[in-house]
This record gives sequence, C-alpha cells and structure tokens, in this order.
Amino acid sequence: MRLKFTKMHGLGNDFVMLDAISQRVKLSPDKIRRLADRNLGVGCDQVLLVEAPRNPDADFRYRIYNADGSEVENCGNGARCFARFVRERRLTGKNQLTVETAAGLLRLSLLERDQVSVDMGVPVLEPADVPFDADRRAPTYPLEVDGEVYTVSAVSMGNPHAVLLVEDVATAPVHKLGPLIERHARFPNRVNVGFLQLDSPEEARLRVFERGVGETRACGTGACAAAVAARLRDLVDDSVKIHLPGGALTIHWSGPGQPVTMTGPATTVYHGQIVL
Ligand SMILES: N[C@H](CCC[C@H](N)C(=O)O)C(=O)O
Repeated sequence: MRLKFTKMHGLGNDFVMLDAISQRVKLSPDKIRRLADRNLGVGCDQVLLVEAPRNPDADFRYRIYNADGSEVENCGNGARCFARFVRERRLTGKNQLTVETAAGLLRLSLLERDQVSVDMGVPVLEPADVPFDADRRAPTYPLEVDGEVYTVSAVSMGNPHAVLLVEDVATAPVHKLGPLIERHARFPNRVNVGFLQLDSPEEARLRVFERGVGETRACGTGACAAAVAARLRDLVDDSVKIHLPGGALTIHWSGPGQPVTMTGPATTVYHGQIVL
C-alpha cells in the first residue's frame, strides 16, 4: 500500500497525518508501529487519520493511534495539526471546524499565523469514567507505586491522565515513575502521566510520560488535565500558561462542568510517500 502523508508537530509532539478521504488507508497495528518507528518508518509519536464524518454535526472524523499501535480517544496537539492539515489540503474552506473523535466532538478554530484554538470538551472527573479505581471522587488520591505512596490527580480529557505535583520538572523521576504509573493496576486502560511544577497562579511547567509512547516534547491533553487538576485545588487561575519541553500552551478552564480551551501552534514539516 503506497501512502501519501504529511509530517507535522505541535510543539515537538510529532505526527504522521494521513488523508483517508482522498486515498484508501487500511492500517493494522503492525503498520502503525512501522509508520511510527523512527528507524524503520517515518517516525512519530502518533499517527492521525482524517476521515469523512459519521456524525452529521461534524465536518470530519479524526482517529488517533499511538506509536505502539493502540487507538486512543483524544490528542490535543494533534487536533491543532488536524485543523491546519485539512485547510492546507483544501479539504475544507472553513476556519471553524467540528471533528468527531472517539471521545466526542471537538471544535477547532484556525487563528492568525500558526495558532489554533481547540474546545477540548468538559473534563471528566468521576473516577469510574477516567477510568481510575477509587471509592469516591476527590481532587487527589494516594497511589502506592513500588512501595512509595504518591499523591495524584485523575482526570480524563477523553483519554486518561494522572497528574503529580513536583518541585522541579528538570529532576522529576519521569522515566522511573512514568512507566510504573502508566501501567498501574488502578488505571485499567493505562494512563498518561503528567509531572507538574507550579511557578505562579498563571504559569506552570509540565513533562508528560505518554501512554503508549513514552515522554513526548509536549502533550495537549496532558496540559489540559494538569491545568484542571491544579485549578480544582485552587493552585492556578482560570487561564494558565503551561510550559512544556517543546514550548508553551495557553489553557483556559473556568471550573467543573465547563469546557477546557487550549491554544497553541501547529506546524507542517514535510510531505512524503511511503510503501507499507
Ligand atoms: N500527544 C497527545 C496525547 C496523546 C495521548 C495518548 N498518548 C494516549 O494514550 O492517550 C496530546 O497532545 O494530547
């Protein structure tokens, strides 16, 4: 199968974008792993598929696959790249888009320069819906990992996130704790793990060990989940600038029941073809 693709990134979280409207795309988990492989394929954190919508209220359907081949519910950096991709390929002339994901509908707005704003929907905080094994909903939960007890928040942005506060992201045990929490028994669908350093009520730093990928240079849903977890504890304002290794995202959330808005860049790197 010969595939045309576009390589894109959102703050260094990188993607292989596939237009499955203009070309036939039939991907197995093995083919996704090959595409994502940085030595044997194109190399990316996630493979993103653009499809015709099934939902009449949506302009497109957006499917997301991690580098390990698993299909997931949401991808924030990918959503911004999705919006830029469908505009640049002239699959739409609209600047306001509604896209159907496994987690529901996202609303994307193309802004000036390379900026895109995304209504990421209402965060899910009920443990059973994250999903996370806990007796009742709380701002934080004790989590035993390798004999130590850590304090985590559990938030779903359609995909599950665990958020821990750290003094300094630079020395946070991302590669030791990340894999252990990613596969912790209390997260039955596995989990993305965010390490959050609070600098002020308006600014914070974040590193994310992503489910099915490992540490990425940025994670949009991770930035949203971290802002929600901190706001629930009154540690940040409604609007917070989250600095990730690849750059900064602006997250706005005014409280439970309200949607989270994420604004940041989307970058096209190159176009290519690959035979899988
Ligand atoms: N990089 C993506 C998150 C992908 C999440 C994926 N790792 C999962 O398993 O949920 C983002 O910008 O939101």
